[in-house]
Amino acid sequence: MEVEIKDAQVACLSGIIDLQKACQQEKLRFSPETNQYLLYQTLRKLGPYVAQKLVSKLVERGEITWEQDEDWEVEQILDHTVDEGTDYYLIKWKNWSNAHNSWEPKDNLECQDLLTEYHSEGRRIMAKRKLIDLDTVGYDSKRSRVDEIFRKLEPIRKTLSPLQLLSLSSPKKGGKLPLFKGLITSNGQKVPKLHTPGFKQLNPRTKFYKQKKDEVRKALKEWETKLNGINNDPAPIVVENEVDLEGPPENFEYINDYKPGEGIDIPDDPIIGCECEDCLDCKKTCCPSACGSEFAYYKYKRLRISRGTPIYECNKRCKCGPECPNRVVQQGRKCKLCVFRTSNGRGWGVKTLQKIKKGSFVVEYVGEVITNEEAERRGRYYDAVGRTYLFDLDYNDGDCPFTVDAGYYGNVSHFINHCCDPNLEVFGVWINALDPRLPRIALFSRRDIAKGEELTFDYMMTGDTTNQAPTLDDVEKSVAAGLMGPIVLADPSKDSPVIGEVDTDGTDDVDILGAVTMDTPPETPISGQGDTGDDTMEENLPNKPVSPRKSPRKHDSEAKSPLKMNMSPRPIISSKSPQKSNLPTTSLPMAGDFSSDTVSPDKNPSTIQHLNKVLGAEGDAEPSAKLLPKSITDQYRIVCQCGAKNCRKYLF
Ligand SMILES: C[S@@+](CC[C@H](N)C(=O)[O-])C[C@H]1O[C@@H](n2cnc3c(N)ncnc32)[C@H](O)[C@@H]1O
Repeated sequence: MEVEIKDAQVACLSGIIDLQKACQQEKLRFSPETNQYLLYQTLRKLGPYVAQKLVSKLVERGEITWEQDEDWEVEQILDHTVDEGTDYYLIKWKNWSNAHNSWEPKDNLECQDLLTEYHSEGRRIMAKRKLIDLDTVGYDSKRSRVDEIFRKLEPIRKTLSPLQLLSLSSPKKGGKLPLFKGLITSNGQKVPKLHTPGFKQLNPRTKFYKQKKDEVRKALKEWETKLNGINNDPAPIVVENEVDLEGPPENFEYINDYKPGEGIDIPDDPIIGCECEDCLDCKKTCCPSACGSEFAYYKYKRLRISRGTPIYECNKRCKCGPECPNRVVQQGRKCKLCVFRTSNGRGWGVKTLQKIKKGSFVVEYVGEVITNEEAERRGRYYDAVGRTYLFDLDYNDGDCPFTVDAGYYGNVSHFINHCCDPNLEVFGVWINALDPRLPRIALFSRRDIAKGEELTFDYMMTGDTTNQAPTLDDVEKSVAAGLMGPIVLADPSKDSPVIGEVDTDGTDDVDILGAVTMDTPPETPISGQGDTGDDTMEENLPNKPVSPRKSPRKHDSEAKSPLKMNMSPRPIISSKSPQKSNLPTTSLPMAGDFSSDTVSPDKNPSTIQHLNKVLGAEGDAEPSAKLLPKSITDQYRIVCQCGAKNCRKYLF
C-alpha cells in the first residue's frame, strides 16, 4: 500500500532513510517540527554512546558547530574501574547534577591534576564515600545524555537531518570511527564527549558490571517484597531481570483496585442484587440475565461466553455467597505471575509461572480512572515517550468518557505487553459499580497457556473473530467424549474445539474451576475444587435476550465495540494528514532497547507534577516540553516487536 504526500509516493511502511531519500528526490522537505522529531527519535534509537560519536564526527568535520558553554568540565573524579584493559573514571561534571555523572575512558580526559589527586590515598577514600550517594543515579544517565545532546543541537537541528546523522554510521563511508580526542580540556576547549559506555555496554564479565548486577538484584528483590506486601490477590508476584541492569521502575505505585481520578466517583453500592438460591440453577433471573446479558461462567468458573459479551457478576447485595459460580473476577488473580525483563527491547513483560487453562480469569487491568480530556493530555506525553498505559473504557460504541491509566498506579497488568496473536482476551465486567460507562477490565486466557509463557493481549482489539462461543455441536462432542467442563472459547482455526479438563496431573495449573494448584498453595480455600459435575446442554445454549432490569443500559453483544488501549495514530508529515491506515512511520534502522535510550515515564521525577511540567500551559513549559513539542509528540508510532506471524507491525 502506498501513501501520497503531495506528489511523492513512498511505501507506507518506509523506514526513515527510504522516506527521506524519497522526499529528497521529490524535492520535498520535512517541516522543521518533523525533522526535529525524527532527529530526536533517531538519537534515542541510537543511544547516547553512538549518538555522541556521530555528532562528534560532524563537529570534527566542521559540518555542525557545537555550543561551547561551561559544560563538560571535570569537577571531580569519583571512581575508577578497568574494563578490558582500559581505565574508566566516574566523572562529576562541573555545573551538572549527579544524574549526569558518567564513566569516561582515560584517553578522553585532560585533567591530569585531578587524576593525580584522585590516585592519592586520601582522595580515594573521599571518593568512595561519595560513591554511596551516587549509587542510584546510573539508570537515569543514559536518558539524560541523549536529551542533553539533543538540547545542545538546538541552534542547528533545523539543518541537521537524521539522514545526515545516520549516513555517518555507514561502514562504506566511515569504517571504524577514529577516536576523537580532546573531549575535556582544562584550557577551555570543549567538544562533545564520545566514548561513554553506559552500564549496559559494560562488559558483563567485569567486576564493575557484576557489582551493579548484584545491586540491581537486591533492589528488585526489595521491590518484589514491596509489591507483594500491597498485592491482595491470592497469588504472589515474582520479579526477574536476567537481561540487563534495569532496576525497579520509579514512579510506579502498586494498587489493587481502580483509583478514581479527580472529579470521578466510582459507585460501590449496587441498588439491587439477586435472590437466587443457586445462581446457576436460576440463570434466567440472576444478575447477568437481569442486565440483558448471558451467564458468563460454567460452574467451573471458566468462560462460557464469546468475545465482547459483557460480564455481570453477582454483587454485594446478592444473596449468594463467595462460592457462587458467578463470582470470579472479584475473587482476584489466582495465578502466580512473574514480571520479567524482555530481551528484545519491549521493557518489562509478564509471564505465567503456572499452566493456565483456556477461559480462565488471569488478571484485572487496574489503574487511575481519568476523564477523556485528561487521557488526551496524558496520551500526548505517552506518545512522546513511546509507551502507553491508557485503556479506553469505550465499551459502548466509541462513547468513551473514561479511560484507565495504569502508568503510575497499577497492578501487575501494567507490565503486560501487546501481541498481535495474544493469549489473553479482554472482557468488560460489572460487579458493584453498575454504571455502564465504568466496566472493570478483566483479562481471560483465550487458549491454554504453558508455564513460563509470556502473557499478552491485543492492545488494538481489532476485529479478530476467532473467539466465538461454542456451538451446540462443540458441546455435544465434548460431552460425548466424556470430558468435563467444556471450555467455551472454541478456536475455529483448529479442527476440533479446545476442551478444558479437570487436572489430575498435580502440576502447577489453573484448574477447571479457575482455582490454582500452586507450588505454595493459595491462602484462600479453593472453592469446589475437584467438582467434575457436567454442565447441562441448556447451559451451553445462548440465553435469549431479556429486558434489562438492573442496568440502565442493555448490551447487545453483536454491536459492542471492545475495550482497547488508547493509542491514537497521528501523521508524521505535519503539513498534510494522510488517512490513518496509510501513515508513514518512524521505523528506524537500529532497533534499540528502549530501556536504554528512550525517555521512560517511570524515570521521571514525579507523576502528575511531571506530566504537568511536560504538558503544562503553553509558554510556561519546562525544557522537556521544548524537547518534545505537541506537534511532534502527536506523531509517534511504535514498531511492534511481538514477533507473531500475523504481526501488524505497529502498536497502533
Ligand atoms: C502497558 S506497557 C507494557 C509494559 C512495558 N513493556 C513496560 O516495561 O513497562 C505498553 C508499552 O510497552 C511497550 N510494548 C508493549 N508491547 C510491545 C510490542 N509488542 N512491541 C514493542 N513494544 C511493546 C510499548 O512501549 C508500549 O507502549
